[in-house]
Amino acid sequence: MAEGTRTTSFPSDLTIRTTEMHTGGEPLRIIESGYPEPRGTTILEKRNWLKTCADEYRKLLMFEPRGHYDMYGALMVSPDLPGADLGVIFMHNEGYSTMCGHAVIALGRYAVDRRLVQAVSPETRVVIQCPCGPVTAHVQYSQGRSGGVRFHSVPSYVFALDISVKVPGVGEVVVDISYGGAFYAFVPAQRLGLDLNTSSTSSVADVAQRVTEAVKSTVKLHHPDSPDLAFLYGTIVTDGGDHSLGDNGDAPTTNICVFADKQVDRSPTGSGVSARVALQYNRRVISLGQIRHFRSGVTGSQFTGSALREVKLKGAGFRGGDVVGVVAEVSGRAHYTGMNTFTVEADDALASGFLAK
Ligand SMILES: O=C(O)[C@H]1NCC[C@@H]1O
Repeated sequence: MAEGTRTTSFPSDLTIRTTEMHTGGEPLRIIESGYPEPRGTTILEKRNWLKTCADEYRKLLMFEPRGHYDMYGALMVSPDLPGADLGVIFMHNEGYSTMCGHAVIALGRYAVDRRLVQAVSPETRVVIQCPCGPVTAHVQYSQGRSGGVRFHSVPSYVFALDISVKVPGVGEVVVDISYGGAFYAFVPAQRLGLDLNTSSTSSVADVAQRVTEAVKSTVKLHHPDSPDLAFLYGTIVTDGGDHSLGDNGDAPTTNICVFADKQVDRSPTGSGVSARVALQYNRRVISLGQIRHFRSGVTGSQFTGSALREVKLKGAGFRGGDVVGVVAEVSGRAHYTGMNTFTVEADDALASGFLAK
């Protein structure tokens, strides 16, 4: 392609403004203006509209040169659920996810600081409609400052335990599948010949992506609310903490989440922690109210997670059976890193973005 050929249909006066945050090291690009307004009545319709009609905007903000392989974004939309303070559609290197805990932690603070809700001490409640459903964030607020956030997601539940899949280069591997607003496969690192203390992040990402593909081709997922929620988002490689508390019950359990197109979460993964809480409760590793610490194997950042109460879920199980899930509480901290104003020049041949990894 000749340098200088116009390749996209972005308006010449396009200006997109964002606020940048991170939660436990995982970036969040909050899109504030300049992005197309998604059409549709429900949040899932809006997500589908963005997928089919405005995906070049996702690539513009997530891909290089404005983003990078592991960039994550949030577009605020008007909610369609009564009682929700805001709606949000998440985006990443491959498309649009259904739930994102690290983003909820950041957006909770953001909503309080930008007065999208009325700030109340000592904690402000913010109801965020995510594609998976309503998620309630409780944001610490005192002396004019927002702080840590705990959130309650949609019910988390185990979809299937001990499923055997054939992973190229590894062989037969037994995984669990659990839902925390998004479906993940969970597997202890040891079963993959990895060690979260010594293996490189790129080798974990490589093998985890192969696990994701193997599970996708072996297991058909379904979700009682919508087929749009029924897909495997990624694989979370653990230190084995879903099976036992380990020698020191209070020590954090470490994981690395590899989602979308081999994207690596820098945080412990809020939706993954919700799903791990359901898994550990199901395996009787934790009891109701027991707080566990979850550590990112990439940055060492930590979230806490606990199961608050049981919930019965009709038709959510592997063979369409009813399951008992839990409402999980996850907590963590987010920080601001800056603000951006993005523009596109008419003769920029790379305006539609690229990924170098
Ligand atoms: O914290 C989370 O739930 C998210 N972080 C990136 C991948 C997940 O969507």
